[in-house]
Amino acid sequence: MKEFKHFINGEYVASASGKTFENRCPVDNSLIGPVHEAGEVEVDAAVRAAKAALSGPWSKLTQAQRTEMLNKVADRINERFDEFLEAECLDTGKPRSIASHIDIPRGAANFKAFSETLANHPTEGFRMDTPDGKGALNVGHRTPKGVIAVISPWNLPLLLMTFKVGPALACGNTVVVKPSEETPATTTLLGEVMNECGVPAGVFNVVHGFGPNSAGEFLTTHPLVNAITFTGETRTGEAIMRAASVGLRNISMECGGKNPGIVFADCDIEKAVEGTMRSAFVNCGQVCLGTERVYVERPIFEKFLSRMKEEVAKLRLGRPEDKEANFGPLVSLEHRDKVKYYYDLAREEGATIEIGGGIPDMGAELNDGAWIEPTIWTGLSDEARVIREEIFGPCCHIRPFDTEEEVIKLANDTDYGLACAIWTENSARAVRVAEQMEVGLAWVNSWFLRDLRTAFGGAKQSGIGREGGVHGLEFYTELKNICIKL
Ligand SMILES: NC(=O)c1ccc[n+]([C@@H]2O[C@H](COP(=O)([O-])OP(=O)(O)OC[C@H]3O[C@@H](n4cnc5c(N)ncnc54)[C@H](O)[C@@H]3O)[C@@H](O)[C@H]2O)c1
Ligand SMILES: O=C/C=C/C=C(\O)C(=O)O
Repeated sequence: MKEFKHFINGEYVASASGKTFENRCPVDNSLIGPVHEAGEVEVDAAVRAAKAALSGPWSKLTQAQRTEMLNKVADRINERFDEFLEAECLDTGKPRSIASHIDIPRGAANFKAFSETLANHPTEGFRMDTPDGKGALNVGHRTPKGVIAVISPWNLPLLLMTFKVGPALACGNTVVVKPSEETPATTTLLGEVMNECGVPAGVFNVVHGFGPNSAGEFLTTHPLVNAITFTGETRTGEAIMRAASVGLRNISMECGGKNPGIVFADCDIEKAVEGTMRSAFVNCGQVCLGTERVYVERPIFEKFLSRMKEEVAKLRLGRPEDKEANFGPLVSLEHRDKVKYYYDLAREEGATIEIGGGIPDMGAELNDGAWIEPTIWTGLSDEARVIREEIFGPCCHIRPFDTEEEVIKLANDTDYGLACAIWTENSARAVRVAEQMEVGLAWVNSWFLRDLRTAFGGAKQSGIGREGGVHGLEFYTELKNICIKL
């Protein structure tokens, strides 16, 4: 049986209290092993280790040396690919075919991309005139922000955690990570990799536990934490902002979504079906960028809906190691209760259930797992809660529209503003619509196509700030202006 300890100052440590909680696999609810729950003592030790490491050997490395070290981390993740894959699939239940294409490769890439971005980023400089005619030079100088708290969710555990740890370390900070209580494994394993690659003790720390009155709260309220980067639900983001307000600490927030897909009649319908299928159902619908509201131009509505139903019927539910399976369980029984609640609510709110809508019979071996049917609804009102609230499950509502103006209004009629996907072969229309969408990420004829040099983040209640590429620099560094009188 596995056991998940904290990783503090380069060593795996148990909780002084002896308190643990269970990590279970959502495929069949089997026990993976106990996870140590951090109390204030462990969180304090981790933050102090991170603080001390800021002035240790880590701070003496040149940027090139840091880059080399982080490239090694990426290479080592790839060398230990199968272990990361196994750990991620046990924690989440997701098919290996998905984790081996998305989660683990991106976990490695996140360490390479940001070092390279940083290495190629110019420094700001302004020459100014002065009354004595001699002038002055202003030069921007960036220093690490300090100790960064990283609070991450369970849906793409390694990918989303390293999307923050990569740039944080590339900028010379130290981190304390609090992974989701549902998915402690890959973050814990990363500690070993850090040691193997010579990352100094205290630079990367991990504490396990829950949010309120547990590791999450203890970490975000710790006065020695200089900034907090968070991915998770909008309501959790609000609690973390309140914690960060004490001491005026900076935050970066990547939160929930209720993302629209917009399918115009002039699209390549097979491309649109393939992309919408992925955006609604990959990772069992547990992707913040996923499409839960699909708007289809009326002339192709029936055809699109029937093609989607055909494709949903072909999804293969199964264990991670099943090579034919492309659809796993939800992350936990608790999350399944939430998604099932919305499935029942959809019925009450008058939805037509086009396909799915329930809990599948997976047979005796798997019936204790967190399985749920992929589901398509039609016929809901635009005011239905199922249309307005983030479900984070494998489901979408498909609704016809008649005009471009109408669909822009419908798509934007939400508190969220993370992403959208627009399907049309008319590029002028694509750009016109994309420019009017109130989102941080607009995809045209694609979805979740990621260039790590680009800005990533959400509008409205989907987040605050942008990470990715040079944008992370604003958050992960302190920019000082040095004014030199000539
Ligand atoms: N915008 C994005 O990039 C993005 C990416 C992935 C997931 N998400 C969002 O994440 C959500 C699903 O993930 P989740 O259920 O793990 O989110 P969550 O908000 O429940 O938990 C996220 C993390 O916050 C911690 N936490 C909870 N309460 C806390 C508190 N009071 N103080 C400090 N930490 C606390 C949790 O333990 C966990 O580690 C969805 O809403 C999804 O849209 C957003
Ligand atoms: O579930 C949300 C997915 C987020 C993806 C990223 O943060 C990324 O691709 O960098």
